[in-house]
Amino acid sequence: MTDLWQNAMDHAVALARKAGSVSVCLSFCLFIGEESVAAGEPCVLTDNPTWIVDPVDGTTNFVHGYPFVAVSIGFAVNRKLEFGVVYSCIEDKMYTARKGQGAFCNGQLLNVSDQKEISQSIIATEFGSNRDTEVVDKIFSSMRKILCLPIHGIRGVGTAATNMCLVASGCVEAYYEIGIHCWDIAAGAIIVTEAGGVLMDVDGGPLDLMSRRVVAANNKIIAERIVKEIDAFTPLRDDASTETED
Ligand SMILES: O=P([O-])([O-])O[C@@H]1[C@@H](O)[C@H](O)[C@@H](O)[C@H](O)[C@@H]1O
Ligand SMILES: [Mg+2]
Repeated sequence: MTDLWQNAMDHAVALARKAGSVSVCLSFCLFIGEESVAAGEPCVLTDNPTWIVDPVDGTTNFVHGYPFVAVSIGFAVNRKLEFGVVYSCIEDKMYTARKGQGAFCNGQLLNVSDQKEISQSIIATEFGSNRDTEVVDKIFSSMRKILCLPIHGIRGVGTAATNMCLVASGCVEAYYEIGIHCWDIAAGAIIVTEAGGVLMDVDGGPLDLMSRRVVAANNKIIAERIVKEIDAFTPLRDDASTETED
């Protein structure tokens, strides 16, 4: 019998390797990756061309055999995303977006939902991995307030990259989370905007890729409505120990 998970892992490894080998060819490119940062490499976004990679987004899902796992590869120049690729391995869905050229899933053009009524919306979010009770209380409090607006429902597939692609696909109106990392959302961010969506911080300001806070929505009306209900907190920034002057 085919080993589904082995196939998924082989895809993830092949994609990550490809990104790595291109990165070696283009030696002027920098690299931010979940594993490289865990190994002590810097996590700093400069104006230089930079790969921002999560080889396995949805690690907990992967470990438990919960069937949503994605490879997430973003590429930024001058701190702006140029393109993003999210491969949802088990679903065999390849999401791609190039700046100014639209977003696609397996070659099909993506468009966000045109819903403007929060009461008719599905919102994606996650419980996250922080088990500090104050943080958990804020997460539950935000969810409770959003659910009781009311909305149609709350969903979350356990990978930030895929949640963002679901916004781009029009399946959910918005996704928000505090505690994600830049490699979880970089590729998804450009996929959302190229599908016609918006990005912002959980306080309504501009998205800061390093702040570990994100709202991705089909439009500003829905995004700003959610922002009003989020009990925001401020995790340690991704670039906290590696901030530079530029
Ligand atoms: O660790 P990992 O599986 O690559 O990434 C995970 C995210 O995609 C997930 O949605 C989020 O809730 C977790 O906090 C974590 O960041
Ligand atoms: Mg991840």
